[in-house]
Amino acid sequence: MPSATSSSSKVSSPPAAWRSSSPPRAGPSTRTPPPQHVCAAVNAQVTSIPGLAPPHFDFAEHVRSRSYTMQNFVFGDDPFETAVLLDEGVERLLPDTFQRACASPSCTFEIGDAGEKGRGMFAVKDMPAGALVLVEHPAVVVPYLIGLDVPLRDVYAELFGRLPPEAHRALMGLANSREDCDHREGIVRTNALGIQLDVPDVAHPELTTHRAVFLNTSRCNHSCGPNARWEWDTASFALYLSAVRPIQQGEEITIAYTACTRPRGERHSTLHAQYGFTCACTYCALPCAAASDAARVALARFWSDLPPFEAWCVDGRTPDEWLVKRHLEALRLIKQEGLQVLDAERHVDAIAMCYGALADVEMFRAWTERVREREARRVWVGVEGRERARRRALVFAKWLSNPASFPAWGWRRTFCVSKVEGEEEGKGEDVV
Ligand SMILES: C[S@@+](CC[C@H](N)C(=O)[O-])C[C@H]1O[C@@H](n2cnc3c(N)ncnc32)[C@H](O)[C@@H]1O
Repeated sequence: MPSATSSSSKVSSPPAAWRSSSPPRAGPSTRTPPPQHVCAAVNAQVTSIPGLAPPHFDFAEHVRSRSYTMQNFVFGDDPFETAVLLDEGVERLLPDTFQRACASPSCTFEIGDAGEKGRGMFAVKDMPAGALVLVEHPAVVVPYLIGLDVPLRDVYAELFGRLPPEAHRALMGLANSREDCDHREGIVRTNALGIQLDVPDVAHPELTTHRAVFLNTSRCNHSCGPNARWEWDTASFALYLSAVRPIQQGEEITIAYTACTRPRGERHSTLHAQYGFTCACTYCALPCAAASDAARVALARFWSDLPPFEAWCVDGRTPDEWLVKRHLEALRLIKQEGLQVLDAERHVDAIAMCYGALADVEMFRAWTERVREREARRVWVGVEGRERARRRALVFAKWLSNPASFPAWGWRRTFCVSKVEGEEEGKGEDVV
């Protein structure tokens, strides 16, 4: 495990300043905002994405006020470099040095032919759920919204040109599904994953979202039931790709480009509009969408429809097994739809809690053991994550050896208000 104190330098060559001005570097008064129809289109796009939009976003003002820096990030003794275009305000708030990323496991994948999807990433060995597939720094990072009035083609040409020749070649070899823009911009738009650079500037939420292109992870195709998930860690400026269910040797490794709990038609519209392809994943190849759509919508609403755990503990009108059955049903739907990428683990946690509240020692131990095994396999991103995992492991060990130390132990037995005889007979039994 690398030490948390080893660090990487942010700049490998002098940064260039890019200002949203014409000519470059002129003062704010000379800046020309893009034409009104462009501003209106960007404003509409931004305000349609809840996580992105500040209350009164105005792209013309954004262009007038932003300045950018272009530089290369290097990572300790790793020869890899990332070419970044960053808003100067964001860049100032990033750490001066990055923590060393976890070592990437060797020989987990290869890039190969994925048929009509083009190239894809394939497992070269069996991997259990939770296994780390890959740790990777991005090749390029750009803000999601670039408020420059110089052509993007010039910006991308300079940014790509900052990479060492081999990385540059690999980047230029990535897929490009966009015919509506310059080739380099097409590569970014086809391959970028949306990352958040955690900048504590609540007045400008639009500034934190960035596009990051990776030489390997960007080869992952989309699936509506993906077998892998990725997490971004700003502290190490790296992406962690891990299995969400067991992956077999030779199986394609897939991620989700869009929310998979929406019905098939909506997923297809989004994928088409944003990425320009029609999904050819195994889930979309199934002839009938209705049952799958219903299952996905039910999973999307599961947690908001569920009464709080504490309410079930005191509610004598629902049978003891009611809440456990709801979670077991959710786990069944998750397996059916291949949606382990949703927080399937939360259901296992919840079932362990239910058995704790029912003071059922055997079942509480069985389900808590499942939680413990899963956590032991899981990849924890960042120093804080690993520390939290260490503390949680201690807590599980305590609960397993002494179930009564579980904080909600026997709550349902202690606090449940018994059903008044004859009142609302059978209520809750038909819920599952
Ligand atoms: C990020 S790239 C993935 C790697 C790419 N297949 C390659 O050859 O490098 C995204 C592109 O892959 C293709 N793709 C990804 N997932 C797909 C899917 N589920 N169905 C069809 N095409 C897909 C589309 O052409 C999409 O624009």
